[in-house]
Amino acid sequence: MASPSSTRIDLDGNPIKPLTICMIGAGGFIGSHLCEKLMSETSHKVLALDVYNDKIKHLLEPESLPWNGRIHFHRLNIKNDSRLEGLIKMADLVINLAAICTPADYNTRPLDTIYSNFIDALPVVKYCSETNKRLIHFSTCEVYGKTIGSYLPKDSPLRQDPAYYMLKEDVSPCIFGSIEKQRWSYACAKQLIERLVYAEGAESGLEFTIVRPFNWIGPRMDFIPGIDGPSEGVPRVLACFSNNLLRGEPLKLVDGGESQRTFVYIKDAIEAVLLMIENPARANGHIFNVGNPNNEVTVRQLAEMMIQVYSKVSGTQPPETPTIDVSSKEFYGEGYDDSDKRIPDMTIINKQLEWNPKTSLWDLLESTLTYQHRTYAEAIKKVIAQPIAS
Ligand SMILES: NC(=O)c1ccc[n+]([C@@H]2O[C@H](COP(=O)([O-])OP(=O)(O)OC[C@H]3O[C@@H](n4cnc5c(N)ncnc54)[C@H](O)[C@@H]3O)[C@@H](O)[C@H]2O)c1
Ligand SMILES: O=C(O)[C@H]1O[C@H](OP(=O)(O)OP(=O)(O)OC[C@H]2O[C@@H](n3ccc(=O)[nH]c3=O)[C@H](O)[C@@H]2O)[C@H](O)[C@@H](O)[C@@H]1O
Repeated sequence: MASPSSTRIDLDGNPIKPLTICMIGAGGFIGSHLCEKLMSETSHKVLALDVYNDKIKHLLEPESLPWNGRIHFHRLNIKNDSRLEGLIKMADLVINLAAICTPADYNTRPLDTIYSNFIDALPVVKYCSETNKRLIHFSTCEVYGKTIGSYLPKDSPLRQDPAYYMLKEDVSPCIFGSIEKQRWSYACAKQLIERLVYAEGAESGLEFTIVRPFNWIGPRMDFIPGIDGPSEGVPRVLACFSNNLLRGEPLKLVDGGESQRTFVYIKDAIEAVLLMIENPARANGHIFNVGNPNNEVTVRQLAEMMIQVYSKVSGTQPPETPTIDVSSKEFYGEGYDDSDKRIPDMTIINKQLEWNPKTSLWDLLESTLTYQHRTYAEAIKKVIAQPIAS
């Protein structure tokens, strides 16, 4: 680990001056890892804004921590807090991570999803533009929607041609389902805020970078239902499957688990974000895919691998019935739809930031499931042992 006191050098050999970063949504999964990285390896200061701080508590207390004074938490909701503008003014750089970003919400709370991902982000873009602050805005790979190939006949050989599935920032179209498929409320809101940020860059000179994460996973992602989140809550797939494994239940495969995803280890992805922070001349004006094209699996294959890895790290036997199929309507309700396949093209991030992911899916699952087991297994045992109230 590099010492925060040693001078950091950018990709062009220039020294990097310490920044004050206003990080909105700093208390979430990505924010917590980014704060950790900034505190342990750089001299940058963080104004950490969020409604919650449970995932960054270890960075805030006790006061004897080596980065004491470089991270300050501000508990606020950006929907309705006048302190936002002042905090943005105090910063050199703004990073906006705040969002509703769990698919179970997109079709059941579409209004909250659209407000959170578009309306609530508007003042952030406006203040950055008005006060000439650089903005790194977190979008999503979901803006690509479905692949062109998904509309070809199942047996078409063109489906094997990357031109029909590879997702490129400057070329690929955004393909969403019909309006009653409310799953796309999130992707559509994210697309519109991307267009707004881009237009502010073109018309008002806003210095911006847009990040499109492709399924970043690792410790502290979402919550385990009934332990550190609502019992009936539905987190993203890593936490859903972790919860099933911890409880010894079958893993639920939505619509047969045929959808494909590429998963990248959060720690690899955070390296890419740090490069963006510290190389503005190379990152400004760009949209970056950040993912690991080598880690592609179907959701069924992910489940099978997680079952194997969990058995290894926990020393327990896999459940007797390892997986069960459920329909998307049963699991998510009316209006769900899915991205069929997500492989990031890496040309732009390779060229601009010389970044490549390192960690294989097996290795990242091994470290993540070791964390899940250590963090939650005892708590789950206690909950299971409790008599059910009659
Ligand atoms: N994790 C991924 O792989 C992934 C993939 C694609 C896109 N993204 C995007 O990255 C960003 C961060 O994702 P994450 O996985 O860390 O999610 P997360 O839910 O863990 O973090 C989001 C944080 O924003 C906070 N927040 C939401 N609304 C707020 C508000 N009104 N005021 C203050 N704070 C608010 C939440 O409390 C939460 O701590 C999101 O914009 C998401 O759309 C993430
Ligand atoms: O992480 C990302 O890059 C983006 O994708 C996610 O979308 P998605 O990948 O569909 O979300 P997951 O909940 O992780 O689901 C992945 C797949 O697993 C399936 N799934 C999920 C949960 C489960 O228990 N079983 C199951 O089969 C889903 O139907 C879907 O096909 C979310 O939209 C965002 O967090 C983010 O923008």
